[in-house]
Amino acid sequence: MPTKPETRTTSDLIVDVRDLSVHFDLRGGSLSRLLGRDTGTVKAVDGVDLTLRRGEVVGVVGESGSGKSTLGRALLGLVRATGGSIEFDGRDVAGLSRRELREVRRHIQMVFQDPNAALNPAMTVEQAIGDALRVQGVRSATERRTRVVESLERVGLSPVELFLDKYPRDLSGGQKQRVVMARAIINGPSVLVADEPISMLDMSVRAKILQLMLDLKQQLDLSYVYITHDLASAKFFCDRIAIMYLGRIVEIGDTAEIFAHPRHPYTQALLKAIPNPDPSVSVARDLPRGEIPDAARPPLGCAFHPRCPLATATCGWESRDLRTVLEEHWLRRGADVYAEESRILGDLSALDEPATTAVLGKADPAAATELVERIRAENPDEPMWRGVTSIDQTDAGVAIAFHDGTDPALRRDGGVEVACVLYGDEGPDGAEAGTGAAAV
Ligand SMILES: Nc1ncnc2c1ncn2[C@@H]1O[C@H](COP(=O)(O)OP(=O)(O)OP(=O)(O)O)[C@@H](O)[C@H]1O
Repeated sequence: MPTKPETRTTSDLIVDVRDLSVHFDLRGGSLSRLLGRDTGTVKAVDGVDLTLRRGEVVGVVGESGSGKSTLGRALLGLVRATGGSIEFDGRDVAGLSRRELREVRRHIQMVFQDPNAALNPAMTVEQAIGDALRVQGVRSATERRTRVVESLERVGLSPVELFLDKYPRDLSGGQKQRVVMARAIINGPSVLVADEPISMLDMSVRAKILQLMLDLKQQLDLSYVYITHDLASAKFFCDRIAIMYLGRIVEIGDTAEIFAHPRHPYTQALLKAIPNPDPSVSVARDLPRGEIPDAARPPLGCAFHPRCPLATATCGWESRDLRTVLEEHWLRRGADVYAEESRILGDLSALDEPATTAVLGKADPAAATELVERIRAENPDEPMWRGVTSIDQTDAGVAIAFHDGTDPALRRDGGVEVACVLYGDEGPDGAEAGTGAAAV
């Protein structure tokens, strides 16, 4: 599958994100208490490279908590980057004053998921859309009305007279999202960042709104960053797709290539999770093992390794994975086995501190060593055991040591870039390293 040309030219690129980080410091704040954390840093976006060319639709896809919205908000300067740069049409967004940022926001607009939250219930359609013009300094009420009418016609809300005086409560979900679109395009932007723009709409109107967005793209020469957890809509809508996991892009490339030949095990799992319209075809819907981990305490090595069916010995296995495996073992074996074995291994809370060694069962090291060996023998295919280098009886208990993990960077593999030890020059194929994520 051929990929699009990789050369960056100034005129070609409209958004150029390099090594972007957005870290939230949780120390002591009320949000951290709300989230049950009292210290630490959430790396919501962590070293992301992304480009958007004129006329292109780039999808940012991942589960809840992967950092998609934070990335989108950073593009508009709605959250502050803690590292890296975001260039919009050659200007670094981070270095702009508030006035300059307002000017940039004329050219780059955001469409949010929930049209109810995006529209003020006390404003009519005309007021809501006209307000975006007022903010940009359009003082003439006549000009505002003319442009609001034009904008409503563009988004298919006609005859416009029926809509101008309506309040959000008078409109359907699809109509509300059309009003949001009308407001987003009224100042003639060149980029729209659309954050789950259809996920709160009825199935019947989702395709229509996506089609509207494609029509607007053609008519108004727009480019989109399309943020979604839904690969199926991304397939329909996007030229390229970036798959995000825990603040990082783990795979990026042309949509057709990603669907035809997904490399990263996470991309493969997301693709398997797309519901199949044919009920006779049964596919695994669930992603393997558990939910996306806490971004304030990411797994060692590759962040996806605890859920990865293909994880190798050096993908980052550690103490917390051991705890998960022990708990899964006890869930399978029941309360009596749990009572007996947890007594031998003692308190597991030391395993919560990420480490490549773990010591358990101080009271009876011999019994603890025998028990860990037995648990391993019962389920030898559990991928975590590949990461264990030794299980030794010591005076302090059974000492379990893991390989040091690898945290793979994005590397080119055929038509995509992928961050996984199975690909690129770190992988068994020995393929050549890529030229940098942003050049996809
Ligand atoms: N202001 C904030 N302070 C602290 N942590 C935050 C803040 N905003 C987001 N986060 C955290 O950053 C991580 C990424 O969140 P983000 O909302 O960007 O993910 P997402 O992929 O867009 O998820 P969703 O689809 O649920 O919106 C999460 O762990 C989230 O809890």
